Amino acid sequence: MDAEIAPSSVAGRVTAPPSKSYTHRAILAAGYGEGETRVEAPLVSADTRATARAVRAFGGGVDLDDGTFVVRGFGNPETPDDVIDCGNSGTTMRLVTGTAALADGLTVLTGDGSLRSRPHGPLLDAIEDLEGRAESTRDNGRAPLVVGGPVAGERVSIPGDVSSQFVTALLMAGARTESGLAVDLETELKSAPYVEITRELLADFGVEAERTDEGFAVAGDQSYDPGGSYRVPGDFSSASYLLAAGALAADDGLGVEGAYPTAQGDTAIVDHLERMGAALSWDRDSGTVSVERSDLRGVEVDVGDTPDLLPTLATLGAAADGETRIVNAEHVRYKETDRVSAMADELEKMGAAVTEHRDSLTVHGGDSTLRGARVDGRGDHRIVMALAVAGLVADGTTTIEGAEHVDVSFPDFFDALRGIGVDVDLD
Ligand SMILES: O=C(O)C1=C[C@@H](OP(=O)(O)O)[C@@H](O)[C@H](O)C1
Ligand SMILES: C=C(OP(=O)(O)O)C(=O)O
Repeated sequence: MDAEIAPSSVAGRVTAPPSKSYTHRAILAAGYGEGETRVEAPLVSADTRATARAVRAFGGGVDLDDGTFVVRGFGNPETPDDVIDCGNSGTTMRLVTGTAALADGLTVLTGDGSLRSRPHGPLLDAIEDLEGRAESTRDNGRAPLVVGGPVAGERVSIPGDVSSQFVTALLMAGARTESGLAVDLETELKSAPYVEITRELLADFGVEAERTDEGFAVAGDQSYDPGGSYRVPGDFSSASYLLAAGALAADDGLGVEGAYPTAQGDTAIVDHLERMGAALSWDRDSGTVSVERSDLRGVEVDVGDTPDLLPTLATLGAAADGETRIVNAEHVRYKETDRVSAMADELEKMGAAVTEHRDSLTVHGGDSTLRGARVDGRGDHRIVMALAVAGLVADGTTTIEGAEHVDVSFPDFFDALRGIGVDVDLD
């Protein structure tokens, strides 16, 4: 599907969708439980449905009841009857690999072409170090994966610079081992706030995981029990597109709701926009960020903790005056697509001047006025959404190919844009 975006101004109020990261974790945590849990206000999207499929495959139940996921826990995972298809979702594949390492038999995990190109090697090595079985069928650290357990052992070490999801997987599964698990980091942890999201959610499910001098640790034999229900907060990564749209095109202001403080690192978008010169205020009690169109200037932003903000920041940089340097970004290349190179190439098609390095992206804004073009969403929801925001301030119409991929994290994205006044044509 193509999305055609005409230059538009935005106004009014819009609600950020529920958090993808919390929804995945809540469905799986409820799966690790014994009884029934209502996961309220969840994100219902292609990726979170993949985690629901996995919970069913391990012997649990997941039903959607009037916008609530009702999850029946599997407790200890059964060996699945069939292959688990994780679709496009890295979070599902990594977190569920941890679950498979608790089962007696073998689990086979696969996904779409993008997911089968992403790295899982360090997690597979960790499971083998713990006496589980974890193999890549092609012996290249990529899916399809074959994983079995039960794992044994109390301590494992893992590099931190590929994906924080490996640590999340080990902590969530580690709480269900007999001995518990210490996860030592061999290198600095990228995307670290996502492990804080994990710890925050685990605490709500009555499971304790702690930071240690070497990394993290979780005691064994813990029960997952949120007391019947868990409510998912709003998603700041998704909110970043709406806030960027407001900073670029809300002449009379835009209110983005559902933005409550949580452990999400991507709340940093509020600070980045302020540093770029956006007129913005965040009422944390009502969960509303108000933003209005402002003349933006380029800044340097470190995305070591917040890889998912790179596409949004690249678009903002292209519309800002001066240079925006997005640094500490190598891990952003291991996502649904190589987002450093994707944003460089696609923004260049729109007339921006962009310099790409292995670990950073520099966008030279100002003189290079964006112009409408046909651009490729690269089968990646965040590239599609960031380019749609660029289209608001481009000269002429921007056509984004593969617009349907917003289904991964923000299925109502184009309806949300229409609701705030954007001229969108989908076909
Ligand atoms: O744990 C999570 O929910 C996520 C962790 C991050 O990935 P990495 O830890 O692989 O950087 C992030 O990019 C992804 O969108 C969601
Ligand atoms: C990288 C992402 O998710 P995942 O790793 O779950 O595919 C994302 O949503 O940007």
